[in-house]
Amino acid sequence: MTSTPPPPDRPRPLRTAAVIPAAGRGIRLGPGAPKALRALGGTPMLIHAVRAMAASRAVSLVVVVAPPDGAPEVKHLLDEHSLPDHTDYLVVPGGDTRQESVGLGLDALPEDVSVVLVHDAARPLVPVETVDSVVGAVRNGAHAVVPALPLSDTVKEVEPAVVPGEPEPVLATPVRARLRAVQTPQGFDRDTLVRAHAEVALDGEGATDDAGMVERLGEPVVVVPGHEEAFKVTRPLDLVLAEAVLARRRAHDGF
Ligand SMILES: Nc1ccn([C@@H]2O[C@H](COP(=O)(O)OP(=O)(O)OP(=O)(O)O)[C@@H](O)[C@H]2O)c(=O)n1
Ligand SMILES: C[C@](O)(CO)[C@H](O)COP(=O)(O)O
Repeated sequence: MTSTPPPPDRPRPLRTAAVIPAAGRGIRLGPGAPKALRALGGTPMLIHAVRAMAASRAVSLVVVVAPPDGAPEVKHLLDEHSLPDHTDYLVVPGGDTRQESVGLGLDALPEDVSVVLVHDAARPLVPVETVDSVVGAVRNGAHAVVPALPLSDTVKEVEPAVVPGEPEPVLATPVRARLRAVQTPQGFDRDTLVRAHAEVALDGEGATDDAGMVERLGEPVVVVPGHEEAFKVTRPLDLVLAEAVLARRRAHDGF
């Protein structure tokens, strides 16, 4: 007996998943639990980031990449916090670098996912409008999309000091109007991102974002407007700002 082939014009499913790398230590934030598990407004930063992704009706799966020995704790956290139920949740253990952690998240994606967002757990307050505009740009045909903002500071390229604190010679001043500060979620068609992670070797240099790996493949990457509340919690002052933004939102929403 022969099986019936699928109709040729059936559209490819466009299931969108968000991979959240959350396996970092948070060294720059100072001593304490892994950064993604530290509290913001009394709730772990990771839960804010998961809710921010699941707030988009487009996102039907969230893959959390947990600290290497923290997957059971993260599963427990997801179970005990209320999360939108139009979304499925998976937890996988992460690796030693962000790049490795994202790769492990990609490995866990089911076959029917064709659009992938990669979102730092360390950007807990990204608004849903930013998530939706990244997803929309990928669904409209872009292979790689990054939200970004113009810079307020002038940037200098320098020869980094060998001894920290020594004066550093300036090599160039890039034209600021052409520069953008890149945020997450970054959005990709799945094949492009998987290929970038499989083929781009960074020779110990490390990739600081996923779109940069796609650029190295020679594929186009486009920028959409980011949001000032999508900032990354990296240093202690960022946490102060995040608490203030959250308090303002809660006062506005009346809870
Ligand atoms: N091995 C790693 C390192 C980082 N990340 C994640 O990548 C995101 C961006 O990283 P960053 O803000 O630099 O976090 P940390 O690596 O934790 O920070 P630090 O460099 O200060 O230790 C974070 O959500 C972090 O949890 C990860 O999943 N796996
Ligand atoms: C991915 C990223 O958030 C884009 O700005 C950033 O590059 C991560 O850098 P980190 O310093 O390793 O967190």
